[in-house]
Amino acid sequence: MPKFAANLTMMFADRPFLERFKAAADAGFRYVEYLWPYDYPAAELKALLDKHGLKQVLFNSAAGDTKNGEWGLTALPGRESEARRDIDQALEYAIALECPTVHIMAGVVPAGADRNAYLNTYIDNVRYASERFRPHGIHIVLEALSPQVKPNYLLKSQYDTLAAVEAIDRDNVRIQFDYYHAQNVDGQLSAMTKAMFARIGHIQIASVPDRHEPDEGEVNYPYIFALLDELGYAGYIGCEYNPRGKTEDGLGWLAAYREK
Ligand SMILES: O=C(O)C(=O)[C@@H](O)CO
Ligand SMILES: [Mg+2]
Repeated sequence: MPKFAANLTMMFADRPFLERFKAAADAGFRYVEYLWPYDYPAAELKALLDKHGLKQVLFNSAAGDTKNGEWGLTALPGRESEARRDIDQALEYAIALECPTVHIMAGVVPAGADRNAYLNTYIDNVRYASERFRPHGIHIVLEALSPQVKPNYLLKSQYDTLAAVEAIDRDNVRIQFDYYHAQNVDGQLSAMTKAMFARIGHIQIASVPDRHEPDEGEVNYPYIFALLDELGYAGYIGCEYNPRGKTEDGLGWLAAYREK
């Protein structure tokens, strides 16, 4: 049975961030994820999780100067000390939040820049993260982002992510397989799921093309969920979608999967 996590960056977004924890719990979720925790003290977030009986299952390393187009510093040559500072900060939060997995954001490769230099920087910095996270039993995931969402991101295809995970070659570094991006770029979702399954550490879902509830559009999610069950996926599935309207009104798709 899939373990669905509410993505509190996108879901319940009609209320202030700190109120979304209660909303998720009231809607029946037991797991949550969101992009970044750093605007709040970790202890305040942990208290909210505990109060509402929730487990945090994923968040991201810091993205850098997003207003100026940054989307992660980990792959940026010359920015290694900032990237490692962000990795250390992510680890502190993961320990405090008892979060099992962190997405280490790569970054954007400027037009005309040498992609290999960015990839090599990413590999070195993620290996640093892997060593720092290992004693705490915390996993790292890497995610491909489709060009319609983040043009020129270092990892575009699921095959880019697989190649990076293989090059990094650390047992606590895996793929964050987001079916929305995977369908936008690669297609053949069930074949990729099977081929990459051993390397998948976290999953996210949304409809394609509109990034809404997973009950519309070109991806047959009931089929994907059954396949993941069949393969024995034991991780979490983040509901990283923009609800069509009020989040609660769009949760009909979840009824068949509610944990008893
Ligand atoms: O955009 C996505 O997809 C994500 O999972 C974000 O956390 C990273 O951009
Ligand atoms: Mg995603």
